[in-house]
Amino acid sequence: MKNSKAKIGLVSISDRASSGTYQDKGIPSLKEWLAKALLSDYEVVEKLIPDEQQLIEATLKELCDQENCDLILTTGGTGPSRRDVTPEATLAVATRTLPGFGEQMRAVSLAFVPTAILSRQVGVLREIKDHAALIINLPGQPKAIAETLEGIPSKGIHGIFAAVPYCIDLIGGPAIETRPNVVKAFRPKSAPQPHVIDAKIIEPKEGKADSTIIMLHGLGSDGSDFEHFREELAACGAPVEQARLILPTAPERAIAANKGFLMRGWFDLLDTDGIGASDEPALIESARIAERLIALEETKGIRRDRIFLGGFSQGGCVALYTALKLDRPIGGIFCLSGYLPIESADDIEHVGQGILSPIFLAHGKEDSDVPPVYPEISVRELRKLGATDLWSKGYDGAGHDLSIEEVTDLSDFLEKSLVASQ
Ligand SMILES: Nc1ncnc2c1ncn2[C@@H]1O[C@H](COP(=O)(O)OP(=O)(O)OP(=O)(O)O)[C@@H](O)[C@H]1O
Ligand SMILES: Nc1nc2c(c(=O)[nH]1)N[C@H]1C(S)=C(S)[C@@H](COP(=O)(O)O)O[C@H]1N2
Repeated sequence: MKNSKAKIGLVSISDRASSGTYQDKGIPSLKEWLAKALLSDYEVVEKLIPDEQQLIEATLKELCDQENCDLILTTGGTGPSRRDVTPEATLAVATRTLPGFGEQMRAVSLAFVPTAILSRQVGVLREIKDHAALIINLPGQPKAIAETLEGIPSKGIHGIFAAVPYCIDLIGGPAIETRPNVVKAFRPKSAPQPHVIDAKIIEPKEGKADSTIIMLHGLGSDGSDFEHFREELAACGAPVEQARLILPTAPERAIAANKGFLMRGWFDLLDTDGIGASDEPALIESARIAERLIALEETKGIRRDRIFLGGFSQGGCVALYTALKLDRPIGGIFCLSGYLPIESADDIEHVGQGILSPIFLAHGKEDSDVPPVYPEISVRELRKLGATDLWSKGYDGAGHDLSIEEVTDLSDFLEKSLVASQ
């Protein structure tokens, strides 16, 4: 049965760590790396065992056959010492080998240590009825984990993890998405790409996309709401003819402030009043969707400083909230007739570098759905949270909709970033 999220077995193989002679650093290093690199959901199963071939074989079988792991990473026991038997155990449970993994890991490691050639590490598949797992041996040195998985992209040396998500696709496992700044998962263009959420994708009329605008709709609406947005922005002077427009549709959820009626929304409004009266788990989930859409664009080759995230009303709230969650800035974040859905900056424990993205807030001064004081409070709180490139404006006579002046100012905002990033 296919797992809905990746299940990853982590096996640290060390006589001394398993007997308590020293503290195991294998599992913590593997977990730390996965947390840094993976964007999609996953769960791990951990094992710390001595260098005993029978036990290693039994552990690998259990992780694949009973635990249903899609990927199993081992660390340790790949060298030439008598007790190093991890490759033998791995080959004993394999149905087929993938020699490229061992070859590439030794090639990557040679850039770090001349003794890389001493590692006999292998990559294999274990295929049983209705399930398969990719098993990869990593060296025992804790630092070797990040080294082999990540490689040195700046020097054109690919880490092996770049090939892991596609391999898992091919053996029937769930889609694994990565943070492209850590490791860029490669999937051939012809292969199905990971499905993040239902979204309408509008490519440029001609030629390749050179930038991306992700636009989140308001409460009760859907992805088709901003179908003509690129043309509207272009008509106001934004150089967005070559932009890809991504229009995701939010899932349906009961909206408490609307008597619990089911509506398409990015988060529940617990009350009609109160800037922070939003359902935080849903906000976090929606911000993660935005983050994954951004990462996929980056993987497709769009530079991060040419990716924009914006939204109208509730969609604008999510765009601003995502600014706090992103680990790196993007080309720009805009919020139209929305606000930052938090009570106070003091409640936020960790703010990512996404806050340093250029931010644009626009609101109608006659907006009766979102009181104009909300965006004003939001600007103050965003500044407290570290935003410096922040531009906000209220529009006379405008309500809870988009005025031509707003679209013109947004076009200027986009143009500034697009010209700067050329
Ligand atoms: N699980 C671990 N935790 C911390 N350090 C480790 C771990 N495994 C290996 N190391 C370090 O990496 C070195 C090389 O790893 P290797 O797998 O060859 O271990 P080893 O020398 O065979 O000993 P052992 O199996 O007892 O860890 C070790 O000598 C140790 O310094
Ligand atoms: N990336 C990387 N690969 C590496 C190393 C390392 O420090 N970094 N150590 C090497 C050494 S010294 C040995 S002996 C072999 C086998 O290590 P293991 O027995 O710990 O698996 O991996 C090699 N591969």
